Amino acid sequence: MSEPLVVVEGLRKVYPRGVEALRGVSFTAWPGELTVVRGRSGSGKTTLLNLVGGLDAPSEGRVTVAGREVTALDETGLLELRRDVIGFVFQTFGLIPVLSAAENVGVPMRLARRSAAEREERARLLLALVGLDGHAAQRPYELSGGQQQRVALARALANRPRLLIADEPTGQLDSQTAAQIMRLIRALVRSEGVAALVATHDPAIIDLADRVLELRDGVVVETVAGEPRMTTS
Ligand SMILES: Nc1ncnc2c1ncn2[C@@H]1O[C@H](COP(=O)(O)OP(=O)(O)OP(=O)(O)O)[C@@H](O)[C@H]1O
Repeated sequence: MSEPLVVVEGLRKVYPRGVEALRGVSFTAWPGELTVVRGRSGSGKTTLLNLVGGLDAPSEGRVTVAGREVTALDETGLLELRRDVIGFVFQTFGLIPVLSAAENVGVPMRLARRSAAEREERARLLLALVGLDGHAAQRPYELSGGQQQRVALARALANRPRLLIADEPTGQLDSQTAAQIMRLIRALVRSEGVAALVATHDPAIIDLADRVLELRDGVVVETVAGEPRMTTS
């Protein structure tokens, strides 16, 4: 039996002016599984993802990712965690406009000081993996929204993360493209064995989840399993 990749215990976040965004959240997320965090606007989804990813610090509680206690790391430790262990995908894609698709995918590898040859090779492989063969030289503005999010996904996987964190990754896409991106994320979770934590309020996406955390006013009110996993021999 594998170990959980993410362990969240008693997480509480109070913002300045006293907004209590999380009020004691605990859960685990597992390698090779897609965990969806659902809930209405303002329920605390972004806050939770930011705390798991080490982008912000909680008021109370503990987060462990791949055996590292995120909530105890200093700035250097957090930088290493975000560079080596976690891949991030955002609603607004966050690609660099002056760089080609392949160069965007190469950015995290540059930060990890990989050689140019290795970056090019892996960028080509990752772009093929997300269905963008033949688009390596294009700039973000030459690509559709769905294609840009595929580039962002390839970039998130560049340094072989153990955890993929995606905050409303389909929020700017039409429903058909959104479904394609979510199916791609689930396929990548399976093939790469990463754990994924995806925030959304799109009900169509929730069917694809292995686990669903329902957040309501900063607490988890429901954890339901999605459809059973296919096993292949
Ligand atoms: N930097 C901040 N300072 C103060 N309050 C904040 C801050 N960020 C979020 N909040 C508040 O914390 C609560 C949870 O916000 P959060 O963004 O985590 O919710 P969400 O579920 O991601 O919402 P959405 O679906 O709209 O993105 C809200 O009441 C919000 O107003």
